[in-house]
Amino acid sequence: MKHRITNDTHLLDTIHRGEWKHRDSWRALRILSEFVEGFDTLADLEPAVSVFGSARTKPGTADYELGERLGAALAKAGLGVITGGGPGAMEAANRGAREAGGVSIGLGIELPFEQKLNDYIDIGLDFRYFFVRKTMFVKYSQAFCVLPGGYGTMDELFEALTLVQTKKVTRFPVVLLGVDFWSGLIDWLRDRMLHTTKISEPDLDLLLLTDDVDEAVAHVVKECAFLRDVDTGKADV
Ligand SMILES: CC(C)=CCNc1ncnc2c1ncn2[C@@H]1O[C@H](COP(=O)(O)O)[C@@H](O)[C@H]1O
Repeated sequence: MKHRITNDTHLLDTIHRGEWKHRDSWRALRILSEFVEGFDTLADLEPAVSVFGSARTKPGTADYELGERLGAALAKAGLGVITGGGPGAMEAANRGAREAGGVSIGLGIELPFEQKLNDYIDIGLDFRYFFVRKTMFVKYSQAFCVLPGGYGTMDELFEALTLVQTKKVTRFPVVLLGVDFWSGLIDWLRDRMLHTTKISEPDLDLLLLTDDVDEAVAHVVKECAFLRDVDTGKADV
């Protein structure tokens, strides 16, 4: 199958050196405009949670149903649901949120193959650059909920953990949903990373692992309330 060359591909190209000098400075303006569009569209958003998970999760599966329940529970708690706008777990969370009457947001990404935003999105944006889109996920959500997924999901999960660990963002709850799927990773983090002091105990405590959607949402809501108190001067970080 022939794949389209995306803007990210051009930006990250390591071969055609001759083009770097002439094209990349202009590309910077396009990147800037993408930031501006994202900031403009999302600045008025009510508190929201980003939900990540596999693009390959199929409707009707337990993981898809978990995503739908999560999206619905977040919406019922008054939180917007932000996803990558694609299929699978993203669609499930958007669908749950939309059907529960919540605000459903999709931040799509240009990919080498044709793809449109899923059908359950109220506010949709399409990004050309992965890193611009990732800024929006962190900036416009108060927490991350992570459903079973692959490399893309891992990338988003570990970016959030790194930002909290390095105190680039403060107190950003990260919830892993799916005990069976994630427990091998948690064991490895404890037995390898923590045991060999590559991370410390508080780094591991940044994660809540659960199968229980209500527990996940309660955890997120508690943190959002705390952050609101910090914002209004009632609490200190
Ligand atoms: C069927 C297929 C591969 C479609 C790809 N379409 C996608 N559309 C939007 N976001 C995506 C897509 N693939 C990966 N992502 C991003 O990476 C995560 C999923 O990656 P993965 O499937 O776990 O690794 C999502 O949370 C999303 O933000």
